[in-house]
Amino acid sequence: MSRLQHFGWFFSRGFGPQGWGHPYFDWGYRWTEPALYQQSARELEQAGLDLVIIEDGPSLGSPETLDLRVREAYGGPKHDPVALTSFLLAATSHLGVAPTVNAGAWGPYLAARHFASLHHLSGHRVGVNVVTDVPSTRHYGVPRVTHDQAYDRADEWLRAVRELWHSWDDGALVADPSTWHYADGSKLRRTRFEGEYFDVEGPLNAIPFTDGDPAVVSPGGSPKGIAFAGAHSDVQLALAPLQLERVRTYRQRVIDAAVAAGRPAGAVKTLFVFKPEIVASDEEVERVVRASFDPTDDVVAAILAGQSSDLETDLTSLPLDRPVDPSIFGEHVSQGSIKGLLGTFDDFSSATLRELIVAKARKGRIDEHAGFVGTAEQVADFIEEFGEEADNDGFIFSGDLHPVTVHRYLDELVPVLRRRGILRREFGGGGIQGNLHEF
Ligand SMILES: Cc1cc2nc3c(=O)[nH]c(=O)nc-3n(C[C@H](O)[C@H](O)[C@H](O)COP(=O)(O)O)c2cc1C
Repeated sequence: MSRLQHFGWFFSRGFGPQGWGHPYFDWGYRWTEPALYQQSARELEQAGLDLVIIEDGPSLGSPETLDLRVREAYGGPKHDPVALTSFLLAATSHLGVAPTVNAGAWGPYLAARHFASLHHLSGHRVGVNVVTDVPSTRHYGVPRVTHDQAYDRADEWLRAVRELWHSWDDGALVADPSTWHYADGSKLRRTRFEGEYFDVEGPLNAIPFTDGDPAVVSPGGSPKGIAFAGAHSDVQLALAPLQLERVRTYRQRVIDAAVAAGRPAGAVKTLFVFKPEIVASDEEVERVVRASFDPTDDVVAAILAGQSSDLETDLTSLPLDRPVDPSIFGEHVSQGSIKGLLGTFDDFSSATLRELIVAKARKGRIDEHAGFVGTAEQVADFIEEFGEEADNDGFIFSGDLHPVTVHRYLDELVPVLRRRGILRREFGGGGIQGNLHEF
C-alpha cells in the first residue's frame, strides 16, 4: 500500500466572478454570496483535503489596461478573501482555510490580531498565504520596494506577527472562575519589534493558541521565496513542471532551506499545483487530447482574453497569423508572464500568435506524462508515482471554488486515492496544523 499524501485546493482566481462566460451562469451563479463557496468547502472537507488556499489580487492592475482586466472578468473584480474565510470556516469543521495576504498591505499588529481571532473562532483552522507582489502595494500607502526587499519586508512582517502571537507566556491565561482571575498581566510580554520596515509594540490583545499558530503558506519560487519558505512556512505552494526530477529538486531546495533556517527537514510540506482533467474512459482521453490539437475559435478567443488580462496587453486585436512584436509589452508586464506566453518557443520570431495560442490549448495524456488528461485511475497512478519516486508530499488541485469544478475533480478520484491508501480517511483533530503535520 502507498503512503499518505497531503491534498489541498487552490481557489486560483480568487473571490470574484470566475465563472463568467461559463455555463455555471445558466443556473444563477451568485458569486458575491457565500452559499456556493460554503457548499464547495464542505465537499472538499468530505473529500479529506487539508486546506483551501484563496488566491488574491487586490489590484485591478495597470491604470492603462483596466478594461482588459475587467472586460471578461479575468483580472477582477475581486472581493477580500479574508472576509470569505470566515464564512468557509463557519460552514466546516476540519478543513483549513488560508486566504492570501500581501505582507506589505496589513500592518503586523492588525494581521496578528485578525488572524488570531479567526484561528480561535474556527478551532485553530486558519492559514495565511503570504505573498510579496510589489505593484499592487501602491494602493496601500506603503513604500515601493524591489522584489528582494519585498521578501525582506515579508520576513520582518511574519517575525513581528509571530512575536505578537507569542507575547503571552505560559500561565498568562488563568481563566479560573473560582477566583475570577482571568489573566496574569505579569506574564504578558511588552514586546517591541524594531526592524527596517516595521516598529511594532506588543503584547497582543488576543489570547494564546492551544493547537499551534495559523499555518503559513508561501508560493514564491525564487531563491528568496524558497528561503522564506524554509524559515517560515508550513506549506510551500509550488508551481513547477510536474516531472519527477524537477519535483525532487524543488522539494530538496525547500528541505535545504528549512534545515538552513534551523528547522526540521520535514517542517515544510511542498505541495505542487496540479490541474488534471479527469474523464470517464480511455477513449474519452484520446478524444479530448486529439480535439485539443485543433482548437475551436471559441477556445482560441478565451485563451487570448486570459493571456491579455495576465499580460495587461491587448492581444485580441493583433493579427493571429503573424509573430508578436515583443515591443508591445510595456514595462509594467511581468517577465514571467511573457515567458509563459512563449511556452516552449525560443523567441517571438519563431511562431505566429496563433501558434503560441494553439500550443497553449494543446493537451496530452497523463499516463504518458505528456499532459494532464486521464481517467481517475490514470491520475491516481500519476499521484502515486510522484509519492513513490519523488517522495512527494502531495498536491494542490487548482480551480474555481465551485461545486461543479469540485465534483469534476474529486467524485471519481477520491475513492480511488482512498482505496490505494494515498488520501486520508478521517481527520485527526488539531486544526490546520494537525491536518498538515500528523503524517
Ligand atoms: C502558485 C502561486 C500562487 C500565487 N498566488 C498569489 C496570489 O494569490 N496573490 C499574489 O499577489 N501573488 C501570488 N503569487 C505571487 C508570489 O507571491 C510572488 O510575488 C511571485 O511568485 C514572485 O516571487 P518569486 O520570484 O519568489 O516566485 C503566487 C505565485 C505562485 C507561484
